[in-house]
Amino acid sequence: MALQCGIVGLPNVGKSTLFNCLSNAKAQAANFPFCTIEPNVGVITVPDERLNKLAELVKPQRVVPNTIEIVDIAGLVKGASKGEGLGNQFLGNIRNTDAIIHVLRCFDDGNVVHVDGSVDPVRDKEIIDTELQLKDLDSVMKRIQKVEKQAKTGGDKEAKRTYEILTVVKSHLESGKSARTAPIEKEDFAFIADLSLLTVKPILYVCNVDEASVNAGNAYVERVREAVKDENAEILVISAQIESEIAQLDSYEERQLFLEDLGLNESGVNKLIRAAYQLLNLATYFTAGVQEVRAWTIEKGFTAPQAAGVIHTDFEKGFIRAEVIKYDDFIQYGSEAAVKEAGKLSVEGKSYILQDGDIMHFRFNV
Ligand SMILES: Nc1ncnc2c1ncn2[C@@H]1O[C@H](COP(=O)(O)OP(=O)(O)OP(=O)(O)O)[C@@H](O)[C@H]1O
Ligand SMILES: [Mg+2]
Repeated sequence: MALQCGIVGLPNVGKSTLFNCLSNAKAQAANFPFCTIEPNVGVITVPDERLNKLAELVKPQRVVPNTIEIVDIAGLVKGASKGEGLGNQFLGNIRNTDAIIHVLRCFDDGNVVHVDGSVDPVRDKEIIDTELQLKDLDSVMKRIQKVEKQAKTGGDKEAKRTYEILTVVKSHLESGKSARTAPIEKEDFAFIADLSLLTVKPILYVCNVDEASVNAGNAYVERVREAVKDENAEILVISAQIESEIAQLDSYEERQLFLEDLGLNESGVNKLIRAAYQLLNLATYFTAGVQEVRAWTIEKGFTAPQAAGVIHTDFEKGFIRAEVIKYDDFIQYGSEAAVKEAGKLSVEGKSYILQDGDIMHFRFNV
């Protein structure tokens, strides 16, 4: 299950710079707009302190962390929804992603070109939002045309409901808002899921700042905060420039020292990866054997057989039961055997819903 986060924003705001820090890749990042055309895809590991702690106890041959995919997408400009600046292609790249990281330029630097001539992250955000919303409006109108007749004539309840929901989403988009905040019930989004609307995708904002602003932020960041306060979206303050300097340091110790000097306890990249993982609505469970201690990615709310299916479809089909150890218990008792001894291992059936951090052992037959 390789879920994807797309990095989106205007040209030349630092998307590829950030992508390279995230993925250790060498995508071209340079001081001119439209440096990126083809999307860069990187597989990145999700840092998880729990995995390291488990590995210390079990001492396995191999430790395998979770991964997600990050896609560095070309910069969008005004008119993208009408095809401007290869807009259709770039919007198509966004459509394939599961969540959006929207990078906003919040640094002054006369040497770095801004496509609109001045630094104004709120205006920039609105430019991108508008293009995505216009594209979505297109999709919604087309769908409305398709279902309208059916909804208004026959007794097709589903078509009626879909039509109602589409109408609400349409006027929401027309008022300059994104579909994710449309005033419909959570379960109503299922009726429009197959449209893969761009503005339904969960979003987080990265304010790309200069070195002096990594801790306290700056006036640009404050304006972004104010502008998105009703969106219930996370804002991360990161300096892509500093992150790339950190990424060039060889050892863990050097990187820690550099971070300490800046008054940070963690790199922006780490924070961003964790936030992206949250954004995708994912949870983690572990398997802990002497061969391999491993983190597995599931969607929140997965049942035990569904979670087993992530390892192998046979595990799901032939699922018998699951043995579950809570992470804290494993750490407290130090081994599976000791956990068992203490009576803290529970045996669960098909309806068990996994909790983030569960350590699982599946019993199945094929
Ligand atoms: N926080 C920052 N402070 C100063 N300069 C920065 C910062 N972040 C990025 N830059 C510089 O901005 C320029 C553009 O960066 P980058 O190529 O990553 O942008 P992009 O968003 O990927 O652009 P495009 O849409 O053209 O692909 C680079 O010269 C980079 O070094
Ligand atoms: Mg780029």
